[in-house]
Amino acid sequence: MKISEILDFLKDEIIETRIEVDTDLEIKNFKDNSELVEKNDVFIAVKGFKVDGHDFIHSALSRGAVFVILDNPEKIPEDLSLDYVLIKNTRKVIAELAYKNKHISPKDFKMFAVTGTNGKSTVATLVHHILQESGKKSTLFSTVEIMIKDQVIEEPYNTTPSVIKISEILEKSKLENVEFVNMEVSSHAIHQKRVEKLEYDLISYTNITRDHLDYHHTFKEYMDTKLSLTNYLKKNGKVIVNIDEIELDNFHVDKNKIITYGFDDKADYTIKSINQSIYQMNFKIDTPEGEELSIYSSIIGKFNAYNITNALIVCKEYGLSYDQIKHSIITFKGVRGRFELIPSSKALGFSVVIDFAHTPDALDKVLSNAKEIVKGRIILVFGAGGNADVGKRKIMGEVASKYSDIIVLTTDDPKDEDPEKIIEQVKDGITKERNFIVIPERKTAINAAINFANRDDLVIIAGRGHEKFQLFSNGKQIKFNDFEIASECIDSLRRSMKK
Ligand SMILES: CC(=O)N[C@H]1[C@@H](OP(=O)(O)OP(=O)(O)OC[C@H]2O[C@@H](n3ccc(=O)[nH]c3=O)[C@H](O)[C@@H]2O)O[C@H](CO)[C@@H](O)[C@@H]1O[C@H](C)C(=O)N[C@@H](C)C(=O)N[C@H](CCC(=O)O)C(=O)O
Ligand SMILES: Nc1ncnc2c1ncn2[C@@H]1O[C@H](COP(=O)(O)OP(=O)(O)OP(=O)(O)O)[C@@H](O)[C@H]1O
Repeated sequence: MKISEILDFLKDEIIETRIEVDTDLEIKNFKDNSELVEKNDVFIAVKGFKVDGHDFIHSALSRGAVFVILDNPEKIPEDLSLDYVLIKNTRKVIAELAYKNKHISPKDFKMFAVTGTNGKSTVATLVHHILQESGKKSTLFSTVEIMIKDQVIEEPYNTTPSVIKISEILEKSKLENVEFVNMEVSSHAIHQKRVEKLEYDLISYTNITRDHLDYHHTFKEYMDTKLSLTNYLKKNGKVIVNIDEIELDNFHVDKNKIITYGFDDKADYTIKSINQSIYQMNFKIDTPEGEELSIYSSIIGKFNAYNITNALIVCKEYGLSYDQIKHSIITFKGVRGRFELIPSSKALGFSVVIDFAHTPDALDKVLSNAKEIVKGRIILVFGAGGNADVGKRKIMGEVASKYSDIIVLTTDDPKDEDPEKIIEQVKDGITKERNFIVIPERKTAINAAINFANRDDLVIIAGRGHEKFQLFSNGKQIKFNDFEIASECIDSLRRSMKK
């Protein structure tokens, strides 16, 4: 994009301009992070929740920014001759500028968004998997990874990345002739307009239960934010809803645009007859065409029957056949850290799984399902994350007490909070007096739980899923992956048993 085109595009927003460089110059990229600025980029200064991008103008210029777009006149540095465009609101223009510069339009792709408190990664990843297995070219934005076709592009920091990052990935996707884009959309992303200018063919709602009340303040605010994603639906787009979890009256879209699923026999796709072990699951779906589909999968649980049905509807709407979809579901191995079984535990006669449940509802779903299928006891290792919804901690303690035979309460990611204090808040909800132990150091907690296990027991290590670092105050990070740590504990137990 030429500087003259940028100025023309911004003309209704501009308050003041000082541009001395040649306006015929082609700029490279727009960046809202000074650390990522390269020569001939344009830096857009945004006031954030933590810091103010305006404070990094010097740094952006020293890295080669050709000029700066800003919205705070008081932050124009006086000590340098700066080329800048002062506009009314920088956040408002980022998306359009970024997509214009990359020549991307929402119409370039068939776009699917999944939102909800739990299940987003599983649904988005499964849709990506089914499309790829069916020979379609697909891109995935998930909490765990961003993938273009079968290549992992990066492990993202956010569930839904920034507008600039999305534009970069869409540009790459276009070059790779990708047709389908599947995206997890968090409530933060909707509120912060990270999905601005995108238009979706399909939007799914898995469930809306308590989370992120630190950010959204009330449940209604959280729910309304999630529901407002339908403002980004294409004209002929459809909304897919789990009607066991969310009442249809909440949606302000034409009812004939909604496709429903659930155990409820009023759903368009009705789930029934689940049979499962810890390794596999079979269930049936009655389709709107009157067919009865038999689904086999290696991911288990009633909640995953929901996730699978949700993904099946997306792929059916995209024109795949039920047979194609069913075959691809069989080969889906699940998402890292979501009820992920550690294979080496099998040799000890019990099972150890890593799960990302970090909300009361997810914990309830995972534990209640486990209770139905496990012959032995449920031994739960968990804690609660810091810098997040404080109110959910006690409820998670209550849920843990309801289903677990042994609870090992430990540290999750305390971030800037005192780990001991978080433990106390979770403990408030724990009603068990026996078979409950607090071990703050997570590795020791995991090791203890594995050593408590007997034949047929199930150890569930919940809360951190795929994550690779444990986060402490002042940005301190410690390498810590639950799967790796639990595997080491299992190996050491096996070695000690051989002696
Ligand atoms: C509170 C919050 O959500 N913040 C998000 C928001 O940051 P922000 O715009 O407020 O940015 P900021 O860090 O204050 O910085 C302001 C500006 O200065 C710039 N800057 C900053 C430092 C510097 O050296 N140079 C520089 O230019 C930044 O790039 C930014 O443009 O926008 C950023 C870009 O999209 C996000 O990365 C960032 O996520 C933070 C890290 C975060 O923790 N977010 C969580 C709460 C979140 O969004 N979580 C959801 C998942 C929830 C779930 O499903 O469980 C998610 O989508 O990830
Ligand atoms: N449909 C569902 N309903 C309730 N709980 C679920 C559902 N699907 C998965 N879970 C639970 O939630 C955890 C997280 O699953 P998943 O990563 O798919 O959700 P998510 O919405 O993407 O979460 P996040 O955005 O925090 O990554 C799982 O490990 C499981 O415990």
